[in-house]
Order: sequence, then C-alpha cells, then structure tokens
Amino acid sequence: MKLSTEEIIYSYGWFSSPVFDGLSLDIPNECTVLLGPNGAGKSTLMSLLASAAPPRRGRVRVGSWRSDRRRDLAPLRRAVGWMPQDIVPVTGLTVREQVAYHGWLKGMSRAEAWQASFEALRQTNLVDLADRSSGKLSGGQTRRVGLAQTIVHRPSVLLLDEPTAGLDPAQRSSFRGVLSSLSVGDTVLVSTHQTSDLSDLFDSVVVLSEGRSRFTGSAEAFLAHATDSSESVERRAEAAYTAVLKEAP
Ligand SMILES: Nc1ncnc2c1ncn2[C@@H]1O[C@H](COP(=O)(O)OP(=O)(O)OP(=O)(O)O)[C@@H](O)[C@H]1O
Repeated sequence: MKLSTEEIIYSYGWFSSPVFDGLSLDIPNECTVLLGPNGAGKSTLMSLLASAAPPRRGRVRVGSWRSDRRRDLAPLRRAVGWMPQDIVPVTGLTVREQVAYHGWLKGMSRAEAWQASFEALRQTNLVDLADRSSGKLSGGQTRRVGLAQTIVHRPSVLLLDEPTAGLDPAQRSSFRGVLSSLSVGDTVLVSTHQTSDLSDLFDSVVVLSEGRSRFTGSAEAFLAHATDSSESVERRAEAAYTAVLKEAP
C-alpha cells in the first residue's frame, strides 16, 4: 500500500525549530528498515505516518487516503498498525484482553476483537500467556504483546519503532523470528539502531538524518555504499550506513 509524506513541516511547538521542514518521502512497498542517528526524526516520522500527530503543513498518504482530509482520517488510521517504542500495559487487563482492547480501539466490534486477539496471540507466540496480567511480563514478552496489539486489526501498513531495543540477543533473535513469520501488512517500516539485527529482513532502506532523507532505495543499492563487498551483510550494512551519513546532504 502506498505510504508517503509530501512536503511535511512539523515541530513540537510553535517556537521550536522544525523536526521536518518540507520532508517528502516515498516508503517502498515492502519491508523497509528506517535508520538514522539519535534525534534524526525516526519516531516523529512514525507518529506522523500513523496520523497520531498532525503535520503543520503537508500531508501523509496511506493508499488513497490523505491525512489532511478529515473524512480520510479514520480509515487511514485503521489501515496502519503503529508500535511505538514504549508499550504501556493497560492496568488490570490480561494479555488477551489488552490485545482485544486495541482491536476495539481500531473500530472492531467487541466480539470481532476478541476473536482476532487469539489469532494475533498465535502469530506472536503468546497463546500460553493469554491469561497472564499484562503488567507482569518480561521486556521481550511485553514487546511481543505490543506487536500483537499492533497487528490485531490486520493493518495493511505496519510501523515498528525500534521493536528490538533493550532486548538481549536471544530475545532479539526470537522477536525477529516472529516478525519474519507475520502474515500482515504489505508495507512494513521498522526503525532500528541495530543494522546487523535486521539485515536478513529488509528489502529496502531509508536513512534519515536531521529531519532529511539521506537515502531511499533497495537494500542492494544501500549495501553498495560499503567498499568491501567480501564482508558479511551485517558488516557491509554498518559500513554503508556510515558512508551514507558521511556523504554531503
Ligand atoms: N515530545 C517531544 N517534545 C519536544 N521535542 C521532541 C519530542 N520528541 C522528540 N523531540 C525532538 O524531535 C527531534 C526528533 O526526535 P525523534 O525522537 O523523532 O528522533 P529519533 O530519530 O527517533 O531518535 P532516537 O533514535 O533517539 O529514538 C529531536 O530533536 C528531539 O529532541
């Protein structure tokens, strides 16, 4: 599904300098990794793509919907599943209830959301934890609950903001396994600082720096920025990232 920004201007306050000052970006229609240094604007971009925040100027397009057309906002938000960095447990709910609740928030009926929650838990290997209190889980389990509640309404576009941050290598590997086996979303955008972590998952790459796009293209074109092609994909991804950031904007 088409996912793009057009001439977006956005700042967190009227008097602060803009995070984006006319950002136009076409997100490729596949699994894309979003890279960029701290403060580059990755999380802000994700929240704008999910229409959780309105740009001051410009628009987001998701499929045929536009964020600057009032009647489009509800279907646009339903088409998108956004997993922010912090997953907040809903006090007093079990894992399955929390996942179903997010389906209901996206416009599903209660019965439909309850039904869909089981499938989301199955896809994220959480069926065994369905009746556990959602506030009493490990970091890795909480991330998987975050993923389950993001996919419960079967979005066409999936936005995952640093989904593996703070996880140990085993949990990262397990989360990656879950991610690669998901059968939702024809457009998936994953922000990360761990280039190596997701190298086997991404088809294309976007690099942001200081609110500007520094690279958008296929993974192959991205890796071609690394000079030593005999290195592993992980090492080439790191070298390519450094090279792209060093190039003149
Ligand atoms: N709630 C906020 N209020 C004010 N400024 C903010 C807020 N959130 C982010 N910013 C600023 O917006 C800019 C972009 O931040 P953002 O979190 O989008 O970057 P990021 O690329 O996701 O960074 P990181 O990799 O550290 O998560 C930064 O300059 C940041 O200080």
